[in-house]
Amino acid sequence: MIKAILTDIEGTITRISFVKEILFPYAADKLPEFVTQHADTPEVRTQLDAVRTELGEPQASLERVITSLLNWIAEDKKITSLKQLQGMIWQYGYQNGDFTGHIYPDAYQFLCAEHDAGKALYVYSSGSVQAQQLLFAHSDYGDMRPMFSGYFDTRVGAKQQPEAYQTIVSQLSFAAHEILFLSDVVAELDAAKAAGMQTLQLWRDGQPRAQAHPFIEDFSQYHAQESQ
Ligand SMILES: CSCCC(=O)C(=O)COP(=O)(O)O
Ligand SMILES: [Mg+2]
Repeated sequence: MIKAILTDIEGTITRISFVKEILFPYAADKLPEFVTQHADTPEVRTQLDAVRTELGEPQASLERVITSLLNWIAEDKKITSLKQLQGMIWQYGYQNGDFTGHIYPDAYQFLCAEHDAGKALYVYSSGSVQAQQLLFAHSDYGDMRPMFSGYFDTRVGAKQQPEAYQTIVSQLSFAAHEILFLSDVVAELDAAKAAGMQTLQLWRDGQPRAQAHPFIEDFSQYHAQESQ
C-alpha cells in the first residue's frame, strides 16, 4: 500500500519548457553579475569553491568559473554547485514577479487529492531544495508548500543512483515499498525501483518510454492504472 509519494519536478509535475526556456535562460543571463557581486559571501563562495573542485582546478579564476557554469547550464548538467547557485538566482526572478512556478493542472489536482487522502508528499529534484521551495511558494496555484512534508536534492546523490533513494528512505519513516516515486526519466525510475520503491512514469513531452515501469500520460489516468 502506498503511504508516501516522492515526486520529480521537471517533466513530471512541471512542463520541461518552463525549466529549459524560462528558468535556465534567466539563470544564464543573471549568473555573471550575481556571482561577481556575491563572490565573497559565504554561501556563494562555498559553491564557487565546489565548482573549482569539480573542475579539478583549485586556483581557477572567477572568469573561468563563470564560463564553466554557463557551459553547464547550456549542457543541462545536474552538478550540485550549479544547481545551488541557480536556486539563489531564481529567488530574484520569483520575487520580482518575472515568472511564476509552472505546475500542470492535472498535477496540481493530483497532489491536492493525495494530500487530502493522507499521503505524505515529498520532492526529489536535481533543482536545489531552495529552487524547489521557490517554485512551490510562487506557483501558478499560489503557495503549495504546506502540501509537502520534505524536499531532497542532489546532495543526497544523483537521481540515477539507487544509493540516493536508499538515503531518502533512511530519512523517512516509511519502508521503501510504501513509497511511490514519480518521474519522466527512465534511469531515475530504474534507480528508485532498485532501491525497493514503487515507480510510475509520467510519459509526457515525448520522453522515452520506460518498459519496466507502469506509465500514465497525465494524472487524470492515475486511478485507472492503479486498478490494473
Ligand atoms: C526545482 S525547479 C528547477 C529544476 C531544475 O533545475 C532541474 O534540473 C530539473 O530537474 P528534475 O530532477 O526536477 O527533473
Ligand atoms: Mg524530470
